[in-house]
Amino acid sequence: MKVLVKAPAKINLSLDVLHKRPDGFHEVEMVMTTIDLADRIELSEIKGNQIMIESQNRFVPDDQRNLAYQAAKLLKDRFDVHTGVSISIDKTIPVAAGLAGGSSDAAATLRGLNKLWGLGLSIDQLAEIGSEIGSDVSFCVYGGTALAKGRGEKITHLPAPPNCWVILAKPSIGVSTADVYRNLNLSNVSHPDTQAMMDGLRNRSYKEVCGELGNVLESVTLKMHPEVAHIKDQMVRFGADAVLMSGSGPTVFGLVHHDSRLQRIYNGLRGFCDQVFAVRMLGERLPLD
Ligand SMILES: C[C@@](CO)(OP(=O)(O)O)[C@H](O)COP(=O)(O)OP(=O)(O)OC[C@H]1O[C@@H](n2ccc(N)nc2=O)[C@H](O)[C@@H]1O
Ligand SMILES: Nc1ncnc2c1ncn2[C@@H]1O[C@H](COP(=O)(O)OP(=O)(O)O)[C@@H](O)[C@H]1O
Repeated sequence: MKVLVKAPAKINLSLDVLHKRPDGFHEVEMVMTTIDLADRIELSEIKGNQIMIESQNRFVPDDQRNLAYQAAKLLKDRFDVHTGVSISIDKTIPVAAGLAGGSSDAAATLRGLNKLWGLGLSIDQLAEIGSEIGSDVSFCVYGGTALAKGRGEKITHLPAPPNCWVILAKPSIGVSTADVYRNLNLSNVSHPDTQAMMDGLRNRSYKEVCGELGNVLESVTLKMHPEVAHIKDQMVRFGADAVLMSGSGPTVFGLVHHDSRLQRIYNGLRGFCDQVFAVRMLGERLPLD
């Protein structure tokens, strides 16, 4: 038997860090939403008891370092599953980009194996298991739009953002999330207004959402990689309504309301950046089938 699952990327509309915790993680408040840029995961039963990973992307690990592998291993051990599985990852989401590609692959694997192995777990149970794999995995299990607190695993669902385009530009550098958090100096950042962003979503106000974009990690990554600032400037110059770096970066996203501007911004960015995408926000939570 085979199960196909979509693993969509996320962007952080706002990302605040409150303090560093004794366990080394940071206490965060993030407003996140899933976008229509997705990896495709195929889960197939195989003979034996192994977990096999394959992907056409050379940056994706094919062993226990892969977050999808870790998701399968966790379910297998916890629920005493004795069948083998092959996990084939058709990668579209850029790797180490601040778009939670690995976390979303893990989340999709949890959802898909729940079906393939007939485990009957609820979405909340899957999200809780996901939090053991990584801070962003719980959110990715649900998808949609949410406030994420704690180290990212405490999820409150929010209304979908107003309809608009999201333009993404990923410079050809990878960023380590751990490095960015390590270089964050909290005495020297301007914090986004998380409440105002949530109000903007509840009011369905595109203007308010644009006005409240903010990410405390942005200045850290900008210092390490000045080309990210250049992409931000160019996106604004080409006509995006609002621009921000997603997560720990280096991907920059711009919000665009008018279709007519989209092509101009896309073409302008393609002039100097290899990976550019124009997508919609998915907004609503993912169905559990
Ligand atoms: C920054 C964010 C924003 O959505 O995403 P990305 O940029 O990675 O997509 C997340 O907070 C990243 O989530 P995720 O990538 O799942 O992080 P994890 O694997 O759990 O942790 C990687 C490392 O980041 C640091 N970390 C992560 C989360 C957190 N709340 N505090 C931290 O200090 C820790 O050093 C940890 O060892
Ligand atoms: N399924 C996966 N897809 C991509 N990267 C993965 C995956 N599993 C593990 N990784 C590792 O996780 C690191 C971070 O990747 P990713 O999740 O794409 O970035 P980010 O945390 O910035 O959103 C990569 O450098 C890669 O080595």
